Amino acid sequence: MDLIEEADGQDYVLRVDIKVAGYEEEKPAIRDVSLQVAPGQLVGLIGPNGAGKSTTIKTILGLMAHVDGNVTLGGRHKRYAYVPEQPVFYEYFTLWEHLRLAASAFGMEEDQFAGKAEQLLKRFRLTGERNHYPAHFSKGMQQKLMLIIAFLLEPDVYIVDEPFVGLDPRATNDFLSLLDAERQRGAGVLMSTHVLDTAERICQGFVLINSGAVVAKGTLAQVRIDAGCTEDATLFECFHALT
Ligand SMILES: Nc1ncnc2c1ncn2[C@@H]1O[C@H](COP(=O)(O)OP(=O)(O)OP(=O)(O)O)[C@@H](O)[C@H]1O
Repeated sequence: MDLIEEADGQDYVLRVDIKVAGYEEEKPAIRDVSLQVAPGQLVGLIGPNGAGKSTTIKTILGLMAHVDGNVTLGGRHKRYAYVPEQPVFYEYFTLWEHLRLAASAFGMEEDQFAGKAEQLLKRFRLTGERNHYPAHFSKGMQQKLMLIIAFLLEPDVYIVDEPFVGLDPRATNDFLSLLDAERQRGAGVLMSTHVLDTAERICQGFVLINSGAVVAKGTLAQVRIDAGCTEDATLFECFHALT
């Protein structure tokens, strides 16, 4: 079932309304997960191991077999980019060939593609690797390739699964500042992460999941109320209270 539909004239780039989704019929892994990402907004998808974050992302991507619900893309082009936690690549393609393949899949013109791709390679300090094979890269370098492909496409919404594990501090900074620029362009971001202090600093909205259901949602102030925490509680303290 392809859940991704298109919407007209809207104030969101992603709207998710999942009643149930599971790996086996009659056995939901997540229930009643609804969320919305506005243009320019970064929403953190937070929860302990096994809570249902990856399942939520897989459902959004249309990869779950047993689903009841809707996922609606908004924005100008209704285009999304997914950045997986585990990098995926072709063994016999060079770095540059990966970028060219992604660009052609999205119908980018060659002149538009090459300049942007060079810029991103430089930004992530991979220019010297352009003719090398990602199969021989480190995990962090492979992750950078996933990020470069996503940024190359300039989607309306980024769906990012745990980006911080594996990236060095400089790459993390580069990633976050590019993401900021993309948000200013109007792109939205849904990002799952366990790195709560970073999430607290960079996200404008949160969706906290536990045991397959949403337990708190909204700004940090709203999450504090849902968690029964004080006004100065950290995201970690709310997480601890809720899970
Ligand atoms: N391929 C699968 N087949 C069957 N059940 C699965 C599968 N993947 C995940 N699950 C189950 O679905 C539930 C939610 O798992 P999910 O992977 O979405 O958690 P998560 O929040 O992403 O956890 P983590 O932080 O560990 O990555 C868990 O109970 C898990 O056992």
